[in-house]
Amino acid sequence: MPAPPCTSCHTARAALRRPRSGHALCGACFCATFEAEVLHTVLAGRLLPPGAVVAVGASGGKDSTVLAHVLRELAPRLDISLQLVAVDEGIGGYRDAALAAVQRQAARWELPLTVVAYADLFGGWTMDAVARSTAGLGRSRSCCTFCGVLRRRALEEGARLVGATHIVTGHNADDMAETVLMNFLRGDTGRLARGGGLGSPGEGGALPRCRPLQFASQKEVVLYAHFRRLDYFSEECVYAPEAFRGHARDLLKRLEAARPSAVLDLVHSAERLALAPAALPPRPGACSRCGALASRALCQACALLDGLNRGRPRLAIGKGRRGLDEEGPPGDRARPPASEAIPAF
Ligand SMILES: Nc1ncnc2c1ncn2[C@@H]1O[C@H](COP(=O)(O)OP(=O)(O)OP(=O)(O)O)[C@@H](O)[C@H]1O
Repeated sequence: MPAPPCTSCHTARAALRRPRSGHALCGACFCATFEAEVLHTVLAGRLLPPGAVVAVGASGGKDSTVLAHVLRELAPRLDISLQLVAVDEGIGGYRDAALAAVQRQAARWELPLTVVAYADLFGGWTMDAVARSTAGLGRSRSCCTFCGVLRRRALEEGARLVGATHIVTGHNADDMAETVLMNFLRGDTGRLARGGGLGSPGEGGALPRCRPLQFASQKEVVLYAHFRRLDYFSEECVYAPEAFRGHARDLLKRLEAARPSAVLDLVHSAERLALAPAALPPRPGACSRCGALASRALCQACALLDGLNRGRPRLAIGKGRRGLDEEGPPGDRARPPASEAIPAF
């Protein structure tokens, strides 16, 4: 049976059915709609003001590849300029190949690229060295804890290096919903209080961060990359954890099968969540070493590096176990194969 006509242009044949709305669209109309929706997210949330110098956290993976491509399309309308910033965590056999993808993207799209390396920023520590040092702490899980905290710091440093005024990352709606669900299941009111909204406004001198793909489903991110023929790196990190996040992902998949809007509804719920005053976490202070926001004497990055340098990584993780496990915004985890979402027609 031939594919139905595109419900937008009514001329081309539809190439996909949008997973949530069910609309049948051709590839060109789908991509235009996807870009318009990201534009709406940025404008409605006032995420990137005119004149912003935007550092795109570029991992070479599908999400940041799509984000960089879409923002490049939208840059003239938004009046922003883009810088790709890639973090080399020092993960042999993984990050090198991902960085090669980022280098190809930068060359093809004529975007400036800066690579910052953990080894240079963190006194010689690479993730491979951290992994050796933390072996026995529940390898993959503690690796991802370290990596998430250090990457956040590294991205901030890279963005400052290129004179960026804002940082964007490629977290999508599925990433966000998993995080919200995990925070609920762990009763982590501190993260719930910080986890909604489209990013952080740049407290404590940090650059403002946002996630323009926060309302885009993972399937549609993959579809966009497919129709725009984007070249990205899709292998899983060698330290990808067998983490709690996997349970949240499985649960969400089942919920989504029963109620297709479950992922977005969860993201919106977290955005609008208001905690009772008694449940609000204490206002963070400044890290006594680097001045970054910290809820203890040292911020998470300085505490982890301190533990590593003293040969006692367990201390840094153990002290704040609840606070540091599977840290921060979504990331650092096993992914389903991207091919799952290739068009139906
Ligand atoms: N090594 C890195 N260098 C720069 N930015 C990164 C790096 N790793 C992750 N990021 C940023 O953090 C976002 C979320 O990272 P995560 O590890 O969850 O990967 P992901 O959801 O698979 O995204 P992607 O498909 O872009 O790799 C990425 O989209 C990217 O913007």
